[in-house]
Amino acid sequence: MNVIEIKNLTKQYGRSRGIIDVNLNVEQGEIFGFIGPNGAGKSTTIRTLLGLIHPTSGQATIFGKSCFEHPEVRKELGYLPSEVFYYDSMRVIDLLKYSASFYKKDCTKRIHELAEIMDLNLKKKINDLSFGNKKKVGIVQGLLHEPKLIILDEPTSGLDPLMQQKFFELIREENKKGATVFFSSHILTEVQKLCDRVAFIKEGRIIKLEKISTLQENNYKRISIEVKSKIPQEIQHVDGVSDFKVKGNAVNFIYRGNMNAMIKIIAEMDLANISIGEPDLEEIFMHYYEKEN
Ligand SMILES: Nc1ncnc2c1ncn2[C@@H]1O[C@H](COP(=O)(O)OP(=O)(O)OP(=O)(O)O)[C@@H](O)[C@H]1O
Repeated sequence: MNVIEIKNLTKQYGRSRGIIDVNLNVEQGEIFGFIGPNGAGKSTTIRTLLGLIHPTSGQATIFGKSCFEHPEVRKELGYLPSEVFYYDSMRVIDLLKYSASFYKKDCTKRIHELAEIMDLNLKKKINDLSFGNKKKVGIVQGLLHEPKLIILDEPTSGLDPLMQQKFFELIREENKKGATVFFSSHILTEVQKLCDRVAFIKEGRIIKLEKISTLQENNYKRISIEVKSKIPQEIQHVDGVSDFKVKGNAVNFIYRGNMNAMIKIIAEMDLANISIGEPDLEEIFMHYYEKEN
């Protein structure tokens, strides 16, 4: 079953582009990554999906329902916006209790558990919190009612690495308990760690939608070679070679193709050193983005 369905979704802000013809489905139980550079259209997609802004055309549903027509659907989900704004003079606990009052269950125990995990002082006033601590308030606020769907828009900005780690563990646990997660980010390594599938968005359009495991197993190799004589420049014209960089007697590039063919070419060289490894997702991602240009 699809928890999120987005069909031909377009949002124009006057004359400027928001998103164009976005299509994607998020299946129940998966952690789905939504990746793209600043201004690509991640927040616009999420806000349109949540019914916070009207689409120019197309549809978006959560649990089969449009958030515009069925605002009650929002009670089933936890949303962490990319920027959080609060009434500064409130205490954290009061704000969280107020948020919890929108749901039909007692969330007190979960608020305290989440605050403990995220190392958040519930007694402080929002005013006195740093940017990262305000983000933690947003995280607790988004998760306190144990939602079936968690939508996170750039959730880790402002969190230190230790907190990011704890946050990822928390999201994994929620996912194990059955929550579906939709996670937007411009940081590939975190998407790589957490997500099952990922959609790449660029200039308002989805340019690639793939399983993380496929991206990692797609036979891209990062090859670094050091030779005793001159680097044969013709390698860069071999089919499947990209990101070709020469530095003195060393060269490194990404290769996607028949390994036997490449090894035969390399075997002709007077090697000083060689390494063949997996490129990280960042490199594969850049490859897709460059190809689109
Ligand atoms: N309220 C608005 N009015 C006009 N243009 C907007 C508005 N909100 C977003 N845009 C434009 O829509 C495009 C997509 O923006 P969006 O905020 O969705 O991107 P994003 O991928 O979430 O980026 P970021 O990570 O920087 O928030 C951008 O070109 C942006 O300038």
